[in-house]
Amino acid sequence: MPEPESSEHGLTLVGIGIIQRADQFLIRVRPEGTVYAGYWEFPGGKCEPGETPEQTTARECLEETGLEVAVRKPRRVIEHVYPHGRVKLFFFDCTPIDLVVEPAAEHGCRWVKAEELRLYRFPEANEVIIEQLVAETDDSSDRDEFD
Ligand SMILES: Nc1nc2c([nH]c(=O)n2[C@@H]2O[C@H](COP(=O)(O)OP(=O)(O)OP(=O)(O)O)[C@@H](O)[C@H]2O)c(=O)[nH]1
Repeated sequence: MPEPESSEHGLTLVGIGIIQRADQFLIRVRPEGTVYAGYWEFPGGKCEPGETPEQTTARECLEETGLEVAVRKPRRVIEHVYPHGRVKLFFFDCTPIDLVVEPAAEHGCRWVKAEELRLYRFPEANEVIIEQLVAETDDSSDRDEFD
């Protein structure tokens, strides 16, 4: 299958990493001067020409958190229309290569549990992903009760 171009018919392609360590996920606050400044997000960004969404995800996670990640598996693709444009968001489940290294303070990152994600303000396209992460956590704690 041909790789997607970095922009398809006015659609901006974005690679996003859902970085999980134990039962926590890494989120960061969007910096001043960007769209949705002050909102929280999963690390990621726009695909550069010739780059696959997986490659974008690994590159952006490193740039935005300082962590090298393994991009493990595609989770979901969501298309969304924002006032600033149409985006196609490729979400990937990722894990840090080094489980001990912490993001530097200047990256504005935080590790949070799935249910805590609901307490943060994310761009609206993230809602379905957050509910999926919460549901998966609930499922696994249900299972634990019967183990
Ligand atoms: N990184 C990231 N972007 C998201 C998320 N959810 C979501 O809707 N987006 C949208 O995806 C797009 C990503 O653009 P970006 O501005 O972060 O990309 P970038 O880092 O390459 O920005 P740049 O233009 O400064 O180089 C934005 O429209 C943003 O609103 C998310 O969880 N993480």
